[in-house]
Amino acid sequence: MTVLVVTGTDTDVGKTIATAAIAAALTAAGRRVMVYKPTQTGVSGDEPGDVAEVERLTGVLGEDGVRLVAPMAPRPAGALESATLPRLDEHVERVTRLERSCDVVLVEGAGGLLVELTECGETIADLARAVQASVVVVVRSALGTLNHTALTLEALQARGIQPLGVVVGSWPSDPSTVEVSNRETLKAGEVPMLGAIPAGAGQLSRAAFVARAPGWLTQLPR
Ligand SMILES: Nc1ncnc2c1ncn2[C@@H]1O[C@H](COP(=O)(O)OP(=O)(O)OP(=O)(O)O)[C@@H](O)[C@H]1O
Ligand SMILES: C[C@H](N)[C@H](N)CCCCCC(=O)O
Ligand SMILES: [Mg+2]
Repeated sequence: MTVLVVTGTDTDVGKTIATAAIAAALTAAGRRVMVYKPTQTGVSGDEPGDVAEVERLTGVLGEDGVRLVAPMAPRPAGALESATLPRLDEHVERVTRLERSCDVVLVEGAGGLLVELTECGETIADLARAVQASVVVVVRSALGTLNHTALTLEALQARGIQPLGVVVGSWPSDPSTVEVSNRETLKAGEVPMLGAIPAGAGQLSRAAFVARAPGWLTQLPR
């Protein structure tokens, strides 16, 4: 496995924190990791985006494909500032270049699986297929996640992608009965449950984050 795409059931599900946890766990296992964010929206100037957040938490470096100001999906955000989004083959080229200088490239999409990343409407699923990536799906713990998770897994499978596993992006310290049941239900599903990131993990110091992250991801392939 050299490219791992981190997608999710929605925006704000904890993909970035999960990406950081995966980066830390792989680094702890001796792998050299880099991160790529094909389309980073909601940033102006050199404002930190998700790649900077992963670096802050783990020290793992990476790069953005394109940075856009509006905090919205890449195509409308690009249209607002008359920017041309990178083509799919340009993303493939960048991932391939990063792959040459490390062991694993983590690629974090924008929002959920079917958000369009290019002018032609290709998605992170198309990029995953193009670079033969493994795909991790980050999900919420709360009510509604069973449907969102099933839709995302079905959409992956319909595109010929067998997901590597599911990660709960933010697991509360005091989970409700519904959340405990959701986690059990997801665990019993056909796609492996790779782990859960404790709520508040994003506020940890880098030292604490990298020390704890390997313990959150019990089944991550090394
Ligand atoms: N385990 C966690 N611990 C602390 N904060 C978290 C955790 N998971 C998510 N958050 C917070 O929730 C918000 C959304 O998380 P995150 O930025 O990782 O979402 P995302 O899925 O990457 O969204 P996007 O589509 O914008 O990339 C952030 O403010 C983040 O700090
Ligand atoms: C700005 C935000 N945080 C994300 N980076 C972009 C999320 C796009 C979601 C689009 C959608 O599904 O409607
Ligand atoms: Mg993110």
